Parts: sequence; structure tokens; C-alpha cells
Amino acid sequence: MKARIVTLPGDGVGPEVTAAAVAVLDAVAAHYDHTFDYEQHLIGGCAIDATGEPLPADALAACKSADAVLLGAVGGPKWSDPSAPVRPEQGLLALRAALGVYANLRPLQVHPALTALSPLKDDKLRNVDVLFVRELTGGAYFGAKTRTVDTATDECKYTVVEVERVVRRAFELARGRRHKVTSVDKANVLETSRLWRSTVQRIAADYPDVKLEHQLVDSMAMLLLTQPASYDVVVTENLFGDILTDEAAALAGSLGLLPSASLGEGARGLYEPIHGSAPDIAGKGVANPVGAILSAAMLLRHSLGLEEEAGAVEAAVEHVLEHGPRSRDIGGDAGTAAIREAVVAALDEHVANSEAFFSGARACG
Ligand SMILES: NC(=O)C1=CN([C@@H]2O[C@H](COP(=O)(O)OP(=O)(O)OC[C@H]3O[C@@H](n4cnc5c(N)ncnc54)[C@H](O)[C@@H]3O)[C@@H](O)[C@H]2O)C=CC1
Ligand SMILES: CC(C)CC(=O)C(=O)O
Ligand SMILES: [Mg+2]
Repeated sequence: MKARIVTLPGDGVGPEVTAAAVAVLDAVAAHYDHTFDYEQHLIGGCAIDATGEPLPADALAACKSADAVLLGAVGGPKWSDPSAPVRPEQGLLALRAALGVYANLRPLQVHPALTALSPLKDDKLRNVDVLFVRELTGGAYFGAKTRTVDTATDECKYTVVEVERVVRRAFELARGRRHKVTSVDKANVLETSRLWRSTVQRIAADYPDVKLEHQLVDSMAMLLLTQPASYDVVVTENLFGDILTDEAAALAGSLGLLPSASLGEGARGLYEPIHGSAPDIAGKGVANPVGAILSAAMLLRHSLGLEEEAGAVEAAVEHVLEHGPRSRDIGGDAGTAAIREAVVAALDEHVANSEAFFSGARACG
């Protein structure tokens, strides 16, 4: 197949991990005879420096006409002055809104070889397989903001339509998994959460085969650390989902491991690791590219419909996590480039083994 992918490496470690993900996509293209055409654009701090805008018009136009968008991360201390008129994160928020990618899928699995890095003991980590579905284009990140000398406000607003579409997505996804949805809110205090909860209750009636439970976000933050294996699909609003998924990353062993897919109504999606620009390690060549590489796998699956290829990338990552090399955040000393090369080599081997398996099966059959 032929696909057009816009890359937005962004700031900090963004370019380092995006380059690794592109190298893996290139290996997929070579093995499976696909053509991926890339178009790279600016977003975030680097875009502000070059154009004054965190999301230049040409970058947005390219994303809107692409088959998929692969993003690194935005932001960093250089652009963090609270009085700055524009900030890198505004570019990312504007992109998510413009693409209409309201459902942010953030899968959490704990690789058996990495359990020692988790704050939990092995028995609590067995069978942890959670899919967070975070609402991505509403809530406090998008509400009106005000600021005077001594007061600031961030409006948190949700409409029924915004809640309904992401909750339906969560229920649909649960049907392909273990048929359970946990909806997280703060309905004991927040009006937006009361609207969220009543909408979830109404939608649930259309999915009698899916078990629904509600959980308040504060206790959910605790339960995630005490009984993570009891969750299947967790659906929640933008801010809560942002925070809970960084917490979840600690269970996996590092923020550098978790991928995400942001989806709307069509096939086009936005794919990015869940971490930020990691200014403390940027430019050193030590960032863990696994979250970005697994985001590329999600791109293959969700935007290009290439399930076998996505599975091959995931298998290659699994192999590298098990046998090494490992990056510093997960207890190794390998750099970003070494991990990238190891994943590409594991992918080569995976494809070669699959071909041998199928030709063997043909010979036998
Ligand atoms: N999607 C995005 O573009 C996001 C951007 N940000 C921005 O990133 C900047 C830094 O934010 P922080 O709060 O420090 O969060 P962060 O996610 O950038 O880093 C938190 C910690 O995790 C580590 N880490 C993150 N990614 C890693 C990787 N791939 N490999 C190894 N270690 C990794 C970092 O070194 C740091 O110690 C801020 O400007 C923030 O606004 C934050 C979150 C998401
Ligand atoms: C706007 C982003 C910086 C928010 C974030 O942390 C994320 O999406 O993970
Ligand atoms: Mg975040």
C-alpha cells in the first residue's frame, strides 16, 4: 500500500524518538512492500522559533490531508516563561482539535521482563492489560482562560455530544476485549462529571454485554496502584486521563514505554508517545524510543489497517525488551540509536521466521 505520513518531531527528545519510529516504519515498508511517503513539519517550540506560531498553517494543512500523523513531543524550558504570548503546547492542543481526534487510546501492559522496575510486586502485575480511553478535545485544556494580577480561571466544559462519542468508543473497544468499562469521574463534586456519569449510564444501556463501573478519580489513582489487573477499558475526561496514564506508566517501568493513538471519526489519526519532551535528557541520545515505536505500530493498525505489520513491530519490541539492549530509564545503558537498530533487527528476524513458517506450512500442506 501507499500512504502519506506527516511527521512532527517537535522539541526535546521528540526528534530523537520520532527518527527511531520512522526507521522502524521504513523497515516495515521494505519487508511488506509498502510505500510510506513522509512529509516533516514544525510544531511546538521549534515552530515558534522559526515562524512565531506553535502550529504553522502549512503544518496543519499537511496533517489534514495526510493518512496519518506521527508526533514526537512539544515544549521545554526555553518556551516556559509564564508571560510568553504563545506556548508550544498550544500547537499540540490546536492540532488535536483541528483533526477532531477526540479519543486518545493509551494501552498499558507490563512486560514480564520489566516487573522489577515497577513499584508493585509481580503478583499484582500479572495480567495487567488496561486500555485507557482519554477524552482529548474537551475539558479544562480547551475551556476559556482568564487571568488578572491575583486571579486565574480555566473553564472546564463538556457537552453531552463530546462525552457520548468518546464513551461509545470505549464501549465498542471493550467488546473486542474483556467486556468491562470503568468510567472515571469526580461526580461527587463536579457538574461536568455529573453530566459525564449520566451520559455514561445512558450509553451503557446500549451495551448490555459490557459490565460498567464508575470510579471517582481520587480513589482511582490509588486503585491503579493496588489492583491494576482488575481494569479492562478505563474511560475518562481529558485532565484525569492525562494524569492517570502517566501514573500508569510507572507500573510499566518507564514513561518512555507507553504509546498512544488519537482517533476521530475517520481513519486518519495522530500518534505520539505519552511522554513529553524530556528536557533533562534531550540531545543526549539516551531517550527510550519504545513509546514512539509502539505508537508507529498503532498507526499501522488504526490508520492504515495493517494489522500483521503492527503485530510484527510489537513482537520486535517485545523481543528487545526481553533480551535487550535496554535504555537507561529501564535499567540499561543503550542509547536511542542502539534500541532502534535492535528493534529493526528483531523485526527482520520476525519477518524471516514468519516466512519460513509459512513456506514450511505450504510444503507440509
Ligand atoms: N505530548 C507532548 O508533547 C507533551 C509535552 N509535555 C511537555 O514536555 C516538557 C517536559 O515535561 P515533563 O513534565 O518533564 O514530562 P516528560 O514526560 O517530558 O518527562 C518526565 C520524566 O520522564 C522522563 N522521560 C520522558 N520520556 C522519556 C523517554 N522517552 N525515555 C526516557 N525517559 C523519558 C524524563 O526524562 C523525565 O525525567 C514540558 O514542556 C511539557 O509541557 C509534557 C507532556 C506531553
Ligand atoms: C497538551 C499536552 C502537553 C498534555 C499532555 O501532557 C498529554 O497530552 O499527555
Ligand atoms: Mg501528559
